[in-house]
Amino acid sequence: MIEYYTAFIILKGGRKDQMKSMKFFILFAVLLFVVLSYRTYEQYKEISETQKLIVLHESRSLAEFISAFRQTYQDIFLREHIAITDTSLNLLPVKTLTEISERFASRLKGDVVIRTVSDRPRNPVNKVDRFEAEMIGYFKQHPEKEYRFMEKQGTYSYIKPIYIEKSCLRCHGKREDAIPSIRKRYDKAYDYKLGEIRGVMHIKIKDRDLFAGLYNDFLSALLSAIFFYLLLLVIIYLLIKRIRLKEEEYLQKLEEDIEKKTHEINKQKETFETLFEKSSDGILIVDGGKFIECNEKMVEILDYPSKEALLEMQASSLVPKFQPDGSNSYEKSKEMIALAEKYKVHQFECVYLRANGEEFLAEVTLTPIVLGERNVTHTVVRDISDKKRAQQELLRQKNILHHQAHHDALTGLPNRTLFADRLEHGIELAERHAKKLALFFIDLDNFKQINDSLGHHIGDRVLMVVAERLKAKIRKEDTLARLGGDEFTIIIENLDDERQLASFAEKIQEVLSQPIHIEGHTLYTSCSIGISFYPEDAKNANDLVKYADAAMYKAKEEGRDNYQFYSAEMTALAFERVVMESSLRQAIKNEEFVLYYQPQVNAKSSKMTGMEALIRWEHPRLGLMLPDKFIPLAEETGLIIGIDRWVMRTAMTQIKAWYSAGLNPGVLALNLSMRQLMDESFMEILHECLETIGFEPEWLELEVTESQMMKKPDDAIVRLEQIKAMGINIAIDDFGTGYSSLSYLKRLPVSKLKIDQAFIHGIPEDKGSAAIVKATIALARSLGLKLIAEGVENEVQKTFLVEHGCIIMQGYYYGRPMPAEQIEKKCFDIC
Ligand SMILES: Nc1nc2c(ncn2[C@@H]2O[C@@H]3COP(=O)(O)O[C@H]4[C@@H](O)[C@H](n5cnc6c(=O)[nH]c(N)nc65)O[C@@H]4COP(=O)(O)O[C@H]3[C@H]2O)c(=O)[nH]1
Repeated sequence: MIEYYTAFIILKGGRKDQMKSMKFFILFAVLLFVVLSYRTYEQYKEISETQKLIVLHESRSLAEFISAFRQTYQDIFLREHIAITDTSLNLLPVKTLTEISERFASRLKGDVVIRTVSDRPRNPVNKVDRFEAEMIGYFKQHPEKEYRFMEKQGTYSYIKPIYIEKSCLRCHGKREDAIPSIRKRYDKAYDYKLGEIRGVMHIKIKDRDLFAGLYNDFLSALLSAIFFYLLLLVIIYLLIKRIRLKEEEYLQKLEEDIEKKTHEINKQKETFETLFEKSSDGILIVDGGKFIECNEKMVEILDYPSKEALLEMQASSLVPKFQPDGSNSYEKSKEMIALAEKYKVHQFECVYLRANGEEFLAEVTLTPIVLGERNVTHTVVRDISDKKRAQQELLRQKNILHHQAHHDALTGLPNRTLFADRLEHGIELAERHAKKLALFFIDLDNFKQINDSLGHHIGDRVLMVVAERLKAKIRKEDTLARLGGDEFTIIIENLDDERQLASFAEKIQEVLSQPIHIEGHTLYTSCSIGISFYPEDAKNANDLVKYADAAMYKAKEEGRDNYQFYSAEMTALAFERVVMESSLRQAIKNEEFVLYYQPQVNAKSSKMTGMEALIRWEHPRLGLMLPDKFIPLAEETGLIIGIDRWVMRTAMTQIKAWYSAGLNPGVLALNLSMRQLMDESFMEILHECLETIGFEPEWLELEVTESQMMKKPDDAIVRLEQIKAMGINIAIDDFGTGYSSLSYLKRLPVSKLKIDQAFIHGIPEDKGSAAIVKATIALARSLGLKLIAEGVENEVQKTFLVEHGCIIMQGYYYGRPMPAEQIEKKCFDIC
């Protein structure tokens, strides 16, 4: 900027200098002209004077010569007494001189004229002219003057008076005294007195040739002076022009630079103005509490009708009297300005007021600046109320997310992650303060059944009730968490007396055994509790959890609805479960499973109508294992899908083999887990098995347990419809144990009900069982479904069933589950 102003000043100065130098040049030229003119004039005057002197000198010499010549001749005439005759008359000095003068004048072409004249001439030729007459008058008045020398129109006149001398009187005195020949001849020009003016000698010189040399020199000097003058002027002019040209170039460049700079500055100014006006923040320039400038955004933020209206306001009207922290706004602003002055800039948050009195939170940046020569405060105001709201919302969302990440969505209790944290923290505290800590592992005993039979939404409600009841029982400092499913934990910190724990466990059992009323259902639950201690049982969280879990399993094994404190032996039990899971995985790979078949018989004809395939595990160490030992674990871990696929393929291959061998094994009943049924690839595999094995669909009957089916009845119906459409029969296993509603039963695409063996065992003595069996038979009839009873062990049961209309049976009475060769031997022949 400084450079720009310097250039601007130089340009202005340059332009002035150019004008100055031009003026100077003209002045110089005029001055030189005046000097030279004066000098020429002086020279001319000098020459004129010289010329005048020469002419005077020459004229005087000539006049003196002529005077002497005349005197001499005159004296000769007088001395020799030469009479004036016609002949001698021509020798008279006056006459002779007149003639000589004429001839002389004619020779010099009239440039030098010598006249000897009188106002009373005897010869009219010598008559004075007007000028000469004036001269005679002059000399008469000025007798002291010897001559007069004058210049008129380039002609010099030298006039010398001729006085009457003594000798002159002989001819011009008294006539009677005059020489007789004169007297005789002339009758005028007498009576002159001695010293009287007889006439004048007038020498006129007008021939300039005499001074040509002088004038030529003058002229050539004048011409060369003019020439040098002009040359000097031209040189000076060229020099000035050259300097001016350079200057002009320089100034032109300077002008261009200035123009460019001006353009840039204007652009910058425009940019800054735009930045200022269009800034996304409000800007206010404050000079000692007075607003001197603001931008559009400021007007918009504060909601004033115009800039002018805002600028008229007092600083105090833009803020409430007090800030939210209770500080006085005026005091605060003073403090903030002081800080801005100290640190050059200061940013802070402040509540502002809009024109309508609405308060908003602003982020304010104060910067002391110098504007012109004034110290002002540049104030940037950013409305951060939205930002603050968004931040708070974000914080709220974050808190929600944090809460969600650490809490169980259903019950709002801490989840597994938060539980782990709290447990770690609790152990740390217990260690630091030498306190004890107890961990309760609570699992509902019959939750799976409720969930499976009444659906998830009821199950969820049960869990919520359980959570509430547990919450009501714990202290503030204890942590109740839900780890998933029906597993709850309680961390009890600051434990003083372990004996209290038993009563606490009992209280939990009691509260959870209270009936739960949901949607018209009255549900009864119980729980199994495992308890472990810090530091006696374990000193780290992992072990503490593992041991409480093991104790809980022990409680389950002990017949459920009880609590167990951890003991070292329990670890082995838990270990067994882990080992079991891993060996189950190995079993699929190692083909350790075998299939047993149990006949299904028509009690009236005693003929085998089909058989149920039942899996056995030939454990390499533990020997033959029944499905109850591993099927729940397989279902829990999802391994059941692989197992059931193996069973399906193996059994179908066997049955097909029998059919192919010309035997009649009847219908193959296969247990189908819900997980397998709902598996995406199940239908594909089923098709593939039927096709590759060449198995007829009507040879197959799939058994789905009632409780499993009721977990997702709608989904199950869709899938079972597809199966039924293939021509495959579907039977409901364990019928009577679940909570099947009749409406669902009607919609299920099943063709057979299998009465659960629990009811068969009690007949005919157990009235309840007998009533259920009879009701189930009646229900099957009314729905047009086939029936089969399982677990028939004796004749009485068989007779009861036959009497009431259930003809098809399965049970030890007809045969236990047996390997394929055995059933082939025994039953194919018998039945
Ligand atoms: N006390 C008594 N029991 C009798 C009598 N008649 C049959 N049983 C037993 O009752 C169970 C009948 O099978 P289930 O109800 O489908 O119940 C089965 C079935 O739900 C499941 N299971 C067996 N094999 C498979 C399989 O391959 N896949 C699936 N998903 N589950 C299977 O394991 C359960 C138990 O099977 P198992 O131990 O073989 O036990 C069989 C069978 O041995 C009797 O007269 N008295």
